[in-house]
Amino acid sequence: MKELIAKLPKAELHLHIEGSLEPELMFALAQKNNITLPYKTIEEVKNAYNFTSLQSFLDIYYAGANVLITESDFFDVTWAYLLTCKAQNVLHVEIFFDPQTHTSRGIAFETVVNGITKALQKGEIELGISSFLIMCFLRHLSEEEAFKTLQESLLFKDKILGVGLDSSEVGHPPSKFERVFAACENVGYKIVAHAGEEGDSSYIWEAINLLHVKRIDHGIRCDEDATLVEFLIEKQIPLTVCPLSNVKLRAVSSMREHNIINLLRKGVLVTINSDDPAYFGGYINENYEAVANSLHVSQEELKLLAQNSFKASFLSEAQKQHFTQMIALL
Ligand SMILES: Nc1ncnc2[nH]cnc12
Ligand SMILES: [Zn+2]
Repeated sequence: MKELIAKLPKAELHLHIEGSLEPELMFALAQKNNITLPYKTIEEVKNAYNFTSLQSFLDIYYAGANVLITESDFFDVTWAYLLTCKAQNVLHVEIFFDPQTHTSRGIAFETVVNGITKALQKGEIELGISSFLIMCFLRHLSEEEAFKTLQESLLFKDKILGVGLDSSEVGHPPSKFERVFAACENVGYKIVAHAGEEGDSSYIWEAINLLHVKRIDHGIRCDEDATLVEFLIEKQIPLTVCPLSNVKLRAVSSMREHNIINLLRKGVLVTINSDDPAYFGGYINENYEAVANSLHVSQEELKLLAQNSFKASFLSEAQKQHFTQMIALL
């Protein structure tokens, strides 16, 4: 299984670049930028990564992102992630970044986008990894702040393919951002949103009906509503599922209880992703392995999951076909 997972060509569609900041790089950047971290050693950092909920993670994740100051910092974190992608046979990535996490600290939007984009361009040339960039609005902030971020992003529209919605879900439903996403759609951004991670299935319906998402990030609570599951199957709306994240943040009680393979067998277009790999103990291959080890997955199902990752991407139909056939021939 491990061997098959390693050699499968894969796409990653749910990855927060700030969540790929490994403790070693966090310490190096903190030292360079003269920032005091609430930890003395890497061991202490790792011990702090003991989460009980999404919010308990987000508090630590936003604090970690404080070490990212200059364009080269954003380049370094992105480049480190791409090197891991190369090592794990990830051929295409669609990565999230949270501009407000940085602009609220006085870091220019331009610094963030340019650092990430330069690494993505180098990744395409030197590693052969294609990529798209998706900016997320922080849903715990206001509609007005999201509109301001949308406005700022327009200068960099050639570098940003889409918009998403992340951060604290419960209490901040998609409806809060209906008007912002309508404006995003108008300017041609592709739309995705985190929904049904901790929030109930109504958050998924709202993301579909009010925000017009092309895919749902997480979406694991869809199975509370049989009509919704039928709808996802009929419309082939993809779910970007993050198994290790769901267990670490206690959205599911254990990997054996995870519904990803049940959903796959019903015909839902599910994909496997790493979310915030530096915090949750694994990149994409470790997520595939955790699912394979706990849920009796066949080799054909693993291949289907990898094919789904390309089908659910924003690549062209011809590129999707190319990758799915490549996997079929393995
Ligand atoms: N799993 C997650 N859910 C919501 N917001 C996030 N930001 C980073 N990771 C996230
Ligand atoms: Zn996420």
